[in-house]
Amino acid sequence: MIEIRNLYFSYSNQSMYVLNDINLVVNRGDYISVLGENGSGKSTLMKLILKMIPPTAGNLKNDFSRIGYVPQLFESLNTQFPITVYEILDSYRKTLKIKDKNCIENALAIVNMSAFKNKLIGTLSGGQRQKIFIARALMGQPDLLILDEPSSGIDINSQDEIYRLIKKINVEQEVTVISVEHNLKAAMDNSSHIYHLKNGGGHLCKPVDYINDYVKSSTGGRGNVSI
Ligand SMILES: Nc1ncnc2c1ncn2[C@@H]1O[C@H](COP(=O)(O)OP(=O)(O)OP(=O)(O)O)[C@@H](O)[C@H]1O
Repeated sequence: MIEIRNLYFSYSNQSMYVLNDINLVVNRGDYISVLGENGSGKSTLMKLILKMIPPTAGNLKNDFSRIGYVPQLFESLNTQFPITVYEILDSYRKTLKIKDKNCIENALAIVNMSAFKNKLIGTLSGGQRQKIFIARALMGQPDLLILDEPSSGIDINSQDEIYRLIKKINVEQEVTVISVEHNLKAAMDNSSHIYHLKNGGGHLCKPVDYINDYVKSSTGGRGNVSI
């Protein structure tokens, strides 16, 4: 469980709070999509949950013991570097100090990428690469998986496959998911909850309630819009 109470955060060189009185509870098994405009603080909130930065004020309790993180695809690697899928995963295995090399095969099997283990990463499509980075995040058998815009830069067909996979990991592997999203449809289709960041504050709701509010605000209350 993650329990965030009255959390405030500002970067040290800034007087304004990026996050202003945030309250959020993430329960085991949740699939939470974090939505918000550019600069609303989504990545900052993830950094706080990952304990990369401390809150300026307030409390953040996180009792997930193993956290897997999937960064944005373009941040993930230099695709020109001649390294195979297996070599990437084996190097991460060593970083995690996992002795059993079977963790590589197991993670590749979950993302249906076993046949690609000896391929150079630079020869894979965006969707295939993303599956490898999800496999990497699964190697430590996480109880919480945090993803940063998992479908950005990926073609539309592969996006569906990526979300089916994340949902499968959430349901079948019982891994709690927090995903920073710009993909509204994927957030609506897959999440148990939406966390909407706006003007420094946050609001947790069910996808259906988020859509109802979205429709109301888009139509000035007339409630009739297609998205
Ligand atoms: N290291 C930093 N130092 C100072 N300000 C920062 C730093 N990182 C982010 N910010 C500022 O904090 C605010 C929130 O940034 P953040 O990256 O968390 O937003 P975001 O919602 O993830 O944006 P995007 O959707 O564009 O990725 C922005 O105004 C940004 O300029």
